[in-house]
Amino acid sequence: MTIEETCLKDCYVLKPTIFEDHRGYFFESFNADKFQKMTGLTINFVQDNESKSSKGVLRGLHFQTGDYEQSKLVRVVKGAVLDLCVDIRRGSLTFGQHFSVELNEDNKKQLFVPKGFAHGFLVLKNETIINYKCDNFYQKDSEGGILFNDKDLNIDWGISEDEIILSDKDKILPTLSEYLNEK
Ligand SMILES: Cc1cn([C@H]2C[C@H](O)[C@@H](COP(=O)(O)OP(=O)(O)O[C@H]3O[C@H](C)C(=O)[C@H](O)[C@H]3O)O2)c(=O)[nH]c1=O
Repeated sequence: MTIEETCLKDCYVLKPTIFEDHRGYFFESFNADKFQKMTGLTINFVQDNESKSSKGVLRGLHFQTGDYEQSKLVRVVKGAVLDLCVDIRRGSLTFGQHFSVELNEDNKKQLFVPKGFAHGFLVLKNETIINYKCDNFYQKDSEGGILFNDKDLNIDWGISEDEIILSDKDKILPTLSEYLNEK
């Protein structure tokens, strides 16, 4: 496994070692010991999620708050996404900044999204299946979100907004400043 730091502290891109032979391939999709040795972070994932989406779907930008904040380890099983996270940790030197990376079935890259970040992805290929580990359980009442096209975040999703498919919930999320003012 290799690991790359990003412009955001504690946010990493991981690339597992793939073992290929005449039958196909094998790789460890997560190893707590290797993860801890390479990041210095001790993580205890308690919930795995999976979603399938069509090309053009954007899920996010979501997070959970308080005692239910989640770190996530995100990977694509089939297809491709532009995976993105925004640092919304108050007082962080990179507050409001984002990092994005293409995760796909070929590069098998994974994005580690720390607690205190909003997370979302734009689906680049039809029938994309994404799987991610969370280190805290889903708690509906602790869900939060910010608008994918919040002008202050200056995110370039790479396609025009009228091509993006959102849930009704995500269409009416607040901007980051609106969210912070509500708190
Ligand atoms: C997140 C979650 C949802 N649900 C239920 C609640 C809804 O009835 C249904 C769909 O939920 P939602 O529309 O919030 O799913 P996404 O839009 O994919 O949300 C996720 O998208 C972004 C990218 C994330 O990082 C979060 O993990 C998560 O917010 O699944 C559960 O039962 N457990 C869960 O952990």
